[in-house]
Amino acid sequence: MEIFKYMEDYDYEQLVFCHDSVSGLKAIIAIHDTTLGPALGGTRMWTYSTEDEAIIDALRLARGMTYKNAAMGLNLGGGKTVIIGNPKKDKSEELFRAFGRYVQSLGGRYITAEDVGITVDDMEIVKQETDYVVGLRGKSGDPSPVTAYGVYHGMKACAREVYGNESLKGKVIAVQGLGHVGSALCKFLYDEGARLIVTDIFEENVKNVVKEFAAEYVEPDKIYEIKCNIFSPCALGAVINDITIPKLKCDIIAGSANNQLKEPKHGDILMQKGILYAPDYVINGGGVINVAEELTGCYERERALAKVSKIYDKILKVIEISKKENIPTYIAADRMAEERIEKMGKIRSNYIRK
Ligand SMILES: NC(=O)C1=CN([C@@H]2O[C@H](COP(=O)(O)OP(=O)(O)OC[C@H]3O[C@@H](n4cnc5c(N)ncnc54)[C@H](O)[C@@H]3O)[C@@H](O)[C@H]2O)C=CC1
Ligand SMILES: O=C(O)CCC(=O)C(=O)O
Repeated sequence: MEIFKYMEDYDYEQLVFCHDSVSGLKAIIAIHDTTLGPALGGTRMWTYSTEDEAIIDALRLARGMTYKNAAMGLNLGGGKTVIIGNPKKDKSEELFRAFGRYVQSLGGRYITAEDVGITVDDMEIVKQETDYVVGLRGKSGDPSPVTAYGVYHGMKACAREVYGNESLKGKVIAVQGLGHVGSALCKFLYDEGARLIVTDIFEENVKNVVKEFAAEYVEPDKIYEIKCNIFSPCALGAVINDITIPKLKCDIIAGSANNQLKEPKHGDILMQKGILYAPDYVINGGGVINVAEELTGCYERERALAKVSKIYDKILKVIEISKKENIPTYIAADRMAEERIEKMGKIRSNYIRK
């Protein structure tokens, strides 16, 4: 792939390739934009089929973090890491320590945390080599339950828009991916009286959710065609695409997965079909709000949750812009984030003697 062309097209700052022969580490740290502050974004460990696929994932996820951090009102830029490997087989102390040393070498330009395939335990090892890691034990911990809390509030805002009432009681919700976020989300939905239809590629994850939350299981490729009120993608990205859109029978798409739209045009098609799409980086910003609280030096769960519940208002704001300007919600969200980056960028360019 033409890496510099891609970086130029989307205005990336830095791409770091990290290799260590002792541990077998192959990691890519992408820093998209640091106008608002140091780049913060989690680390994903995944079995990519090609190196290009891993590079593209790191770049797309990093850019998403720039928009997410801006939309969440944080003074943070956007970055992300991918580690190429199987999270079930390839983890070791040396791998995460080698990675931690690369994060440290960036001197605080990039701060890392958990993402798919990574746990708090892994980040505890990374911490041995770097000061620039959040989501730690005894501090903010695993961001996933808080991400789920934000998704839950965002879903309620969508329900208010579509059904005139924010209650999710009796609503049929199809959840794709029952990992850290998806399973926590199912608990909020079950407690409110929603009917859950779920799927995952790991049987163990399915078993727990089906048992605890009276959920119905469907095969992974069947989840798109479920007739439901809300489809909630909580696995990987690009699941809203040319193949899946014709199958969808939902009123709302609201889930935690990053980069849900395969291409921007898919957001346009959803609007034409009358499906309300809650932009991924707005509805799933709870995790980053939570880990960013750790940077204040005195993490308080209640304060973090209060901020995260405001995702409800942010989703309503995006819907308002979308209706007023007659544009898809993903563009409305981009405008909201870009406006903040531009204004803050200008304000912060004023000279102040330190
Ligand atoms: N953990 C967090 O706080 C945040 C997570 N996200 C995003 O939310 C999504 C889920 O994150 P986590 O729950 O942390 O990851 P996770 O790794 O704990 O869970 C992902 C789940 O998706 C399942 N999965 C993968 N491919 C699938 C498929 N084709 N069909 C059905 N299930 C499939 C996996 O088996 C796994 O159980 C990711 O896209 C992540 O980037 C976004 C913001 C914060
Ligand atoms: O929630 C996290 O783990 C940190 C932020 C992040 O990587 C994300 O929101 O995707």
